[in-house]
Amino acid sequence: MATPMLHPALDNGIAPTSESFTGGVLVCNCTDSPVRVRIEGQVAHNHACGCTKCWKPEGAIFSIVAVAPVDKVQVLENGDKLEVVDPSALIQRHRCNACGVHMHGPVERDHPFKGLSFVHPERFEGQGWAQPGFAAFVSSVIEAGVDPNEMDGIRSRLREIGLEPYDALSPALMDYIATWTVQHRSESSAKAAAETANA
Ligand SMILES: N[C@@H](CCC(=O)N[C@@H](CSCO)C(=O)NCC(=O)O)C(=O)O
Ligand SMILES: [Zn+2]
Ligand SMILES: [Zn+2]
Repeated sequence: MATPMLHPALDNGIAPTSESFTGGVLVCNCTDSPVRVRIEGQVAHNHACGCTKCWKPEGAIFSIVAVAPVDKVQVLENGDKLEVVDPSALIQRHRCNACGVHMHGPVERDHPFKGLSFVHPERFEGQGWAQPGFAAFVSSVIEAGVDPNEMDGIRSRLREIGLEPYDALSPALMDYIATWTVQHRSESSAKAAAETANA
């Protein structure tokens, strides 16, 4: 069976992380007036994502997506071309209205990811960004049209290139979300109890 094509930055060998990477500029696909977004510092939690919402280059079935703190993200040029893909989504993905590339996606809602922005490191002009560490939302590629019969091959290939496949985020991130949820729940109930006592 043919090797499944996942994403050019995965299929052709994953570029190594550089310890000296201090950030860079993300550029969209426009030849005329490209949107340019500065990211200060290295990105975190880089992963391949199979969900239908993350931007992918033409022909790819996975996106490559990471996070940076929102205060380390600065739109440098042609920000007037940015539009929010889905205002009701958790991740406020800002795409270029000319070429469609998603340039940054802040989380503003009360959520464990609040204060982070989702970005696509492959759009960096330079090399050295943190390489992806796992594959998320793998089963979701079916929603984008992949034949379910291809899933064994896709998961095997992901493992072969060192990306453990998960059907949500990684266990570490899922644990982080669940821990935040428990803490948030006890904070909310303590607040409600204090309000009742003071009533
Ligand atoms: N099956 C759905 C899954 C979409 C989804 O939940 N995506 C995740 C991961 S995106 C980056 O890792 C998510 O957190 N989404 C929040 C949002 O999109 O705002 C599908 O494929 O559409
Ligand atoms: Zn563009
Ligand atoms: Zn995604």
